[in-house]
Amino acid sequence: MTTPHNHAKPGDYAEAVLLPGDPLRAKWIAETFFDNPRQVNSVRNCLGYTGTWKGKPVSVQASGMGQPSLAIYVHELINLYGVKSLIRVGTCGGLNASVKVRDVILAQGASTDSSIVKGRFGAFNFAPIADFGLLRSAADKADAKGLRYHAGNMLSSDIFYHADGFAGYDKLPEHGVIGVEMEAAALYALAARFGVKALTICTMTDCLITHEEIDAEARQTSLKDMVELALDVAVEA
Ligand SMILES: O=P(O)(O)O[C@H]1O[C@H](CO)[C@@H](O)[C@H]1O
Ligand SMILES: O=c1cc[nH]c(=O)[nH]1
Repeated sequence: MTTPHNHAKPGDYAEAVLLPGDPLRAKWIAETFFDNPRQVNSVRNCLGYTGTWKGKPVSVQASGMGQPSLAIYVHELINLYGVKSLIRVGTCGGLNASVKVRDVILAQGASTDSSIVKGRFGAFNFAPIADFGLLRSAADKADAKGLRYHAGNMLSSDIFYHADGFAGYDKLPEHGVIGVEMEAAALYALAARFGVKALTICTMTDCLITHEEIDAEARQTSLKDMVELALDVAVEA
């Protein structure tokens, strides 16, 4: 069994999978954190690996950027590879000045402008939400590690470059939406449809209000904290 996007064999993925957008982040996670990592997918260079963390099996698969791309990988991971828990480990922009660069956002919910979610529910606005168990576990572990984090509403936008800049986010920041990325809502909607668990954890790398950005060195350190948190949650899921 292979697909146009994945040549892994049945059983190649662990039941818990981390999902970074960036394929090189997937490689870095496998090589830095996994014991005995082995590559299970390289189609389109959208890299996937399986190994162990603290003695327990875990995988990482790049999702690519945006909801259409993530939806392909997640659909196949769930329906063809039997994955049960999916934790996105991403970067995001900040939409609230109290969220500082390097802070972690746990996406409790994900608002979206994407037709990928909207298109399925007719007159209804479906609310894509994180699995409560994964969210609670991540918050408890973030507390224990002393990480600066915020749990709240994320925006998963199909648009990275809004023509109107910050104004393009309209009323969302004043309704408590704290960060913007491009995948969480589709992840949550697919997890709900197929009865599996999902969570999105992001590190805020650029504040759209203050224009503060993370530098390269701080990015590495901060992503390390996020990845270790996500791995600890994944192996207990
Ligand atoms: O860093 P990743 O996980 O790719 O996430 C964010 O970065 C990309 C945009 O630069 C989008 O995929 C967005 O969601
Ligand atoms: O989607 C994203 C990711 C990082 N920063 C942004 O502004 N948007």
